[in-house]
Amino acid sequence: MQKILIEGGHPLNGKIRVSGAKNSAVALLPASILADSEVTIEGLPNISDVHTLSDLLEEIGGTTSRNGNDITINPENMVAMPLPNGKVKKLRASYYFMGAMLGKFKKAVIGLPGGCYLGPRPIDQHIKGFEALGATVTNEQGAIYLRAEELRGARIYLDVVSVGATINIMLAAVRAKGKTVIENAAKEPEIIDVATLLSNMGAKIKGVGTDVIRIEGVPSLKGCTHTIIPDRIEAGTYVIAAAAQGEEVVIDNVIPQHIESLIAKLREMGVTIEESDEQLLIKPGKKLHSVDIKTLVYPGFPTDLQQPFTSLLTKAKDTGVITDTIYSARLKHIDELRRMNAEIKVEGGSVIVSGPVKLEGAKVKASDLRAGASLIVAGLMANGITEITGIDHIDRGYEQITEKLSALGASIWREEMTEEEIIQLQNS
Ligand SMILES: CC(=O)N[C@H]1[C@@H](OP(=O)(O)OP(=O)(O)OC[C@H]2O[C@@H](n3ccc(=O)[nH]c3=O)[C@H](O)[C@@H]2O)O[C@H](CO)[C@@H](O)[C@@H]1O
Ligand SMILES: C=C(OP(=O)(O)O)C(=O)O
Repeated sequence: MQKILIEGGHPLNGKIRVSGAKNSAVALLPASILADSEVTIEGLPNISDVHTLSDLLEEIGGTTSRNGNDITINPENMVAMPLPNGKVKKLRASYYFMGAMLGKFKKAVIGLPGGCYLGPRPIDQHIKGFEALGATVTNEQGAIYLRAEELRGARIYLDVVSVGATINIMLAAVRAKGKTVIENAAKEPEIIDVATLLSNMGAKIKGVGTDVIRIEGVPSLKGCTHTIIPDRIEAGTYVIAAAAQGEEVVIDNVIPQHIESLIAKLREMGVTIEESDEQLLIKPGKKLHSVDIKTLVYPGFPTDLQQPFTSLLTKAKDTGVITDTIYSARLKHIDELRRMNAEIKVEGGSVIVSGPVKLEGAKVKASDLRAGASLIVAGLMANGITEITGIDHIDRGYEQITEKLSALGASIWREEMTEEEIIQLQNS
């Protein structure tokens, strides 16, 4: 088991390339189950969530072959193998095996998903959608059992705007008989990416990117080749790191429109950002002013950038208030940032950050993926050495984060943990 160490204070300069989107990748891989022949996905991020899902595709009889960041999946021998335990518990997106296997085999048994604990993360809207399509869904000893004689198109109104439910219902509905309409659908770029793959496979989907998605079911889907979109959350994390500790940083392979809410907030803070088609140039001003943030569904400010943004606010003058309307309990980074000298109060549903303060390096723990990203941003700014444990969370979502930041001039590296440190981490 490893930890990440950062000697803070080194300026960041140069170019950093963003990888393929984790939250697309984790849906595109299960979507391949629906095809009758080989699917190639180009530009996948080399992260542990992708490895776990590839292993799960093999567990159900698929074959996968990798060529750098591209993967080809042959679904021809896949079967409706129950996956009640094991690797499905390691990540959130294993829930996409429900929609994809239900669509293909009309049955599935999938353990309740793991992933980051951000407070309660129910999947009632996924289940509501599957039931509307004609499936019987039961929860037995921590696994969801789904079965349908046939899937029939339906009109489904989502009570909450959910990325996962929108994609999961799409995965099942593309193979249902007749027309499905998903109302109050989520509009995140990853949903468009998944719909693009499904359309290339032969699915008939209209309206993605709006809140009403219309799907006409088809009897079969074929293989195809698809190139994934860049990761807007990884890009946003590096934009924040550049605003925190950069001189001149170019973020390459980014769709600026995907992070407009972040760019707007950083400009309000005094950061200069130049946009071109696939790049952003970040030049932070000498002094940053605080801003308030409220996370919202896309195209609002993403909850996944709330935690790294909190670290940046410690450097800004005055008080910034962060309200996460998607996951109000996404706060596990706060105590760790306080250990590093941050002045942060939690009042009601809001996080109040006062600054500027000079952060001090400390031993801290990443308890979820973006908490880890926030500690890395903090470590880059801090005096002295920051030691981050719990980095398996970070490796779920960031490809080669230490290498990428080192190339910008950060002093960041990995070390093996001692046995004593591992025991301490497990007991904490
Ligand atoms: C793998 C993946 O893509 N993960 C992302 C996805 O998670 P995920 O798809 O799990 O998040 P959702 O969009 O579904 O969740 C949004 C809100 O709806 C609630 N909800 C969701 C489903 C449901 O059936 N019932 C319900 O009440 C959730 O508790 C949450 O408050 O979107 C989140 C919100 O942008 C991101 O933080 C995650 O990074
Ligand atoms: C919460 C996240 O991931 P997951 O939904 O996979 O836990 C995230 O990407 O920030």
